[in-house]
Amino acid sequence: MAHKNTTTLFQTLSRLAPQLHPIRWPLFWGFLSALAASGVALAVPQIYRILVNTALVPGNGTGALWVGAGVVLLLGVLEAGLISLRRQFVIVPVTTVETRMRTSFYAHVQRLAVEFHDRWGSGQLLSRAMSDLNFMRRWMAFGAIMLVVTALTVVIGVGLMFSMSWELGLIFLAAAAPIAIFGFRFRRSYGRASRKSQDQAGDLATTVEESVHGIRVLKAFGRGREALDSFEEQAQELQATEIHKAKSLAVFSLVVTLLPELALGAGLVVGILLVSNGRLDVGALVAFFATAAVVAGPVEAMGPLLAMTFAAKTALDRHFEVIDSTNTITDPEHPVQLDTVRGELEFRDVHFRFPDSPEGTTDLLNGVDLTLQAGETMALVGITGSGKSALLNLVPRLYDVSSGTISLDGVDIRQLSLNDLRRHVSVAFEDTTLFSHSVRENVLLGAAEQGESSPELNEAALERALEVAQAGFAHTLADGVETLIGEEGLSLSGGQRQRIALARAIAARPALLVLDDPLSALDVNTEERVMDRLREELAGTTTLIVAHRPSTVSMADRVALLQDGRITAVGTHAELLAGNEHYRYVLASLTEEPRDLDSDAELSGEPSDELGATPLTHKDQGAGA
Ligand SMILES: Nc1ncnc2c1ncn2[C@@H]1O[C@H](COP(=O)(O)OP(=O)(O)OP(=O)(O)O)[C@@H](O)[C@H]1O
Repeated sequence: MAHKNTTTLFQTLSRLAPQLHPIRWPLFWGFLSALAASGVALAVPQIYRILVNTALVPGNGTGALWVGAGVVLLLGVLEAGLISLRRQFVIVPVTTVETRMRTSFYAHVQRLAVEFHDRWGSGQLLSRAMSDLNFMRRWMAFGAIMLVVTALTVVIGVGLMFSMSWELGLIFLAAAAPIAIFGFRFRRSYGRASRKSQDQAGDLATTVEESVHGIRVLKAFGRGREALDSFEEQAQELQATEIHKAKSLAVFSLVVTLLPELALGAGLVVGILLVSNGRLDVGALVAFFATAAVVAGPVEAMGPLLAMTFAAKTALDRHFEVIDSTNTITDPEHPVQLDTVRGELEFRDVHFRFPDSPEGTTDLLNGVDLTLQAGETMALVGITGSGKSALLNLVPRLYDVSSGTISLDGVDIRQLSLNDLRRHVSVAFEDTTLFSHSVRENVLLGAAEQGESSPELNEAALERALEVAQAGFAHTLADGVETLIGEEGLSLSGGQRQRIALARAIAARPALLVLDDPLSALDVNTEERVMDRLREELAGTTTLIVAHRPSTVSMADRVALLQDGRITAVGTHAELLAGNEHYRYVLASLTEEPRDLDSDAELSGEPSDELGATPLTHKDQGAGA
């Protein structure tokens, strides 16, 4: 995912200020320690100067020599202590900032609408949450401080060199001009390359994530070789970018190392001439070169430190691209509170198109009018691709209508807080995501929102939900409802997964249940039992269910037919069957065959064959499911 970012280095880095404000003092002390360490390093040559000028004078004893050597040793120990102190000061504060930024990044990503997640690869988000912030921490703890300290060391060091001999100082400074010009060009090319490599690393992470999720499909279709080839290609592109980065850094480092060395060579010749002319004392010459040796380290470090800073800018740009993404689905300013929800749901002139739909195409939902009475079970039927799932997604506001209104008990759902709305509406999708938790935790995921914290209430909610969803098989798993399922746990069959997801929706005790063909993997008998129990237990719950099988449709109180973006007929199954040709056509195209017959064995207490099966995991779309 390539983004064009036009902010300057300063603009981007200054956005860190609010994060750094609370840790400004530890950072300041860290900076001061590093600066003091550099100061100490620069002081050592001055001792040399005194030592040379006193110890070499005939007649002076060796006392001054020993004192000087002792002072140099002490300064060495002090410098090491100060360097370690810098780390002590900054490590905890910067890791705290990193954790805080990562947590707010995660929270923001959680809040962002499904529409955002449709556009962003998971690897891009993963790399921004992990490696970019990790890089930021290293830059804050080391790069930023050392860049300033290094620059100051160079300035002070060059000043000292000038104070010892302006002629030699000028020679050294002459080398700085090409470095500055080269540094400017390096900044631009390296900045571009580091952006490219960080984006490519994100894309690579997406590829790994997708192939791990889709490993069964890849294996089943024998596409492992192709997947590897395409991964290799992406990895090689990243490698090429990294090589380009390393090469441009190497050239820059060569220039910043070579030019000062050349200047030192020239300075040596001029310095000896100056000493022989009596315009410079030997001590000053020794001190000049010792200072130049101290300054050479920071000058050489400038390249990697600048590179680190540009890469940190890129990391921050990438971070803020996500943080700056606005949430299109938000709470109203003054939410309406529904104390008791009857569950009457009304769609009025609802239009909807996906945000990324091409211009000029007609709306997917093109004026939907539909009313569900409180407590009613309504089946939604239409040909494949007619927009049934899209319509369902509008109810918990996973997407917002493009125009028109959806109201719950007469209140526009956009007037309700998202929390309230999603508490009243539970969703179960055909493609179910179970989390790497126990059955209990997966089922009670929605119940937690209801504030059911007492263990007894939770236990009752769990048992009821499992029973209604005909998911009693959970008790026969190795550790019963404590068995770990989901991506890192036991793999369940498609039908088992669907029933756990349905139990999750039921446990939330919603006023409105939105089911997107969640029984497709069940055999007809189990489906009938689930529907019967749903009717009994959730008598007061309004249910909107997308059905792909005539058996499901026939169990609904009424059926709505979605055709060309509108509801063209509403009635009982029998009424529509008798009087609507399109309905008969749609029904004829629906399959009566269950896709996963795994329930009868469970009912007889036999372990299911599919228990060991390893179905694909799917990307869930959100609330409640
Ligand atoms: N995130 C999306 N962005 C853009 N278009 C989408 C998106 N999701 C679905 N679509 C398109 O919208 C149309 C309706 O999809 P939807 O899933 O609502 O149909 P459906 O009636 O539920 O189909 P099915 O019965 O096959 O499940 C399809 O053409 C689909 O390609």
